[in-house]
Amino acid sequence: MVYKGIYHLFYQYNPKGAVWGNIVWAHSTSTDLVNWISHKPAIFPSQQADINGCWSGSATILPGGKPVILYTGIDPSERQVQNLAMPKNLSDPYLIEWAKYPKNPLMLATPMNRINGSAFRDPTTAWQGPDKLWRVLVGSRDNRVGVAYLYKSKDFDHWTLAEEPLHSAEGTGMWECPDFFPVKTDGFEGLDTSARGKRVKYVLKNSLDETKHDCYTIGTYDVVKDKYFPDKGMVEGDAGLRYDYGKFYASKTFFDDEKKRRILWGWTNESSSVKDDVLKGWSGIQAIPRTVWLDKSRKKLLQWPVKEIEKLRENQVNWPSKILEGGSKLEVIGVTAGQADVEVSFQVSDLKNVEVLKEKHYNPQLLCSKNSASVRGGLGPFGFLTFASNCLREYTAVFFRIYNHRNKHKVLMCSDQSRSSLNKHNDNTTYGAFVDLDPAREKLSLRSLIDRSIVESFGGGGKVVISSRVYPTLAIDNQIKLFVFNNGTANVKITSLNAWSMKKAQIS
Ligand SMILES: OC[C@H]1O[C@@](CO)(OC[C@@]2(O[C@H]3O[C@H](CO)[C@@H](O)[C@H](O)[C@H]3O)O[C@H](CO)[C@@H](O)[C@@H]2O)[C@@H](O)[C@@H]1O
Repeated sequence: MVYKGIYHLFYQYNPKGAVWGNIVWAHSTSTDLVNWISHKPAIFPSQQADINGCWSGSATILPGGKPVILYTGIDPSERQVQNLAMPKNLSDPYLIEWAKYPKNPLMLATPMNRINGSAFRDPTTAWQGPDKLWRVLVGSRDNRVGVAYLYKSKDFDHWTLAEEPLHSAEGTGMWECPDFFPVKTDGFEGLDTSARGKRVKYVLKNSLDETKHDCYTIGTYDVVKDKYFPDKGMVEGDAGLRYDYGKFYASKTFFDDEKKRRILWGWTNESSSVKDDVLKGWSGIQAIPRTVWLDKSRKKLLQWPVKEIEKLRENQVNWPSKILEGGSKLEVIGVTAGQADVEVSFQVSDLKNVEVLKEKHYNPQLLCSKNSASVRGGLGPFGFLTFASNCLREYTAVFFRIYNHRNKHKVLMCSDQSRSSLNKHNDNTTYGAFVDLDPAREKLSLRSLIDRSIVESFGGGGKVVISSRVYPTLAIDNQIKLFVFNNGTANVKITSLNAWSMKKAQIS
C-alpha cells in the first residue's frame, strides 16, 4: 500500500530461517519502489487468534486515509481465522507499530457456515459498495471447487458472510491470495478498489494452490447481486490467463493514488534446492513491481515494469537497425550483463517458410521445452541469450519462434532454462506462452530485466510476461555475457536495441 507518500511492503517471512514456517508479517518501506528500508516485523503472533502464525492478507485504506490490515491468523486449534490490525500511530508515516483488534477473530469457519477451517485464508483489500457496506473476499475451496467467500460489514468490525460467494469455479482447487479490482476500459490509469462506473471491467485473480500459478479472468461485477461474472470466452483455472508464465505467485495489486496507477507485485520463489537455500541463508524474492492496465481488446491485462526502475539505468548502449542473420548471434557489449535492462524490437519478413503446427491445440510450455533455443527453426528462435558463459556451456534463452497454425501466424515466447546452470539440483523447467501478435504487421518487442538470479521478460509490450530464476555456476560476476541470437534459418531485422547496466538498489 501507499501511505503519506511512502510505499509499504508487508511480506510473509520466517525470522528463523530460509524455509517456510514461523510466519510473521515482515515490513519494508520505500519512497520510489526501488530503494527499500526494512523495519521490524509489523504483525507477529501475540493473540489466541494468531498464536500459530500470521498468514497472508491485505491492507485497505479507509476514508480519511486510515490504513487497516485484515490477515489470516492460525489459532490454537490450527484453524485459519481472519483478524484485524491497525497502526498504533497514524502520524508515523513508516507505520512501525501495529495493534491487534482485541475482538479478533472477526471471521471464522463454523459448523453453521460449513466453511472448511483449514482452507479459509488471505482476505483481499476491502471495497465499499453503493450501500456503503464494506466487502471483502476470503479464499477457500469446497473439495476441488475454488471459492471466493464474500463478507460484508458496515464498520470493519462485524462481518457477515454473504449467502453466496462472489464467485467459485469447479476443478480449480484452493484459491489462495484472491485479488479483485476494477480496471478502466481505456487508458493506463488505475482505479481505486471501490471505484465503479460504466467504463469499468473487473479482474478476479486467484493463486491456484494446486499448480502455484496466478490466474485471472476479466468480467463484470453485479454490485446489487454481489456476483462476479467472467466474460464470455474467459477460461477459469490453470488453462486461463496468467500474470506470468514463469515463477510468480501469491501476487497482489494495489491502487497507487499518488500516481493514479494500479501496481501488481508478486513473489518469485527459488528454483534452487532447499539445501542450497539454507546454505545461502535466504529464499524468495519480489519481482519488479509492474503497472497493470486493460488491453484494448479487453481480453487481457498488459503489464510493464514501474517507470521508477529506470532510475537504476546507466551506460546506455544503443544499436541502429541491423540484420540478424539466421544462425548468428551478436554480443551486447558495454553493459554489466548480470544486472541489466535490455529492450529489443524485431521485424520479420520471411513468413513463407515458418514451421507448421498441425494439431488443433498446443501446450505452449511443452512446445518450448521440445523446441528449445538450440533447436534450429525457420523463423526463430530469436531473442536474448542471458547469463551466457564464455563458451556457452551455460545460458538462459528468452526468445520468439513463429509458427503457421491452420493458416494463421502464431508467435510463441519461451524462457528456456534447460542450459541455465551446470548445477543439476535446480529446477530448470522451461516456460512458454503464445503472444497475441501478428508478425506480418507488428514488430515483436522483448524486454528483459536481468538481476543475478532472475530474468523477467516482457513480450509484445507486456502482453506476455515470463519470470525465471537461474543460478549459473560459470556465468557469474564479470564472466557473464549477453547476446542477441537468431537460431532460425531466416534472417530477422533488429529495428532497435537499447540496453543499460543497472545500478544496485539501496536496501538497508
Ligand atoms: O504463509 C502462508 C501464506 O502463504 C500462502 C500462499 O503462498 O500459502 C502457502 C502455504 O504453504 C505452502 O507454500 C509455502 C510457500 O508459500 C511453502 O513453502 C510450503 O511448503 C507450502 O506448504 O501455506 C500453507 C501451510 O503450509 C499451505 O496450506 C499453503 O499452500 C497463503 O495462502 C498463506 O496465507
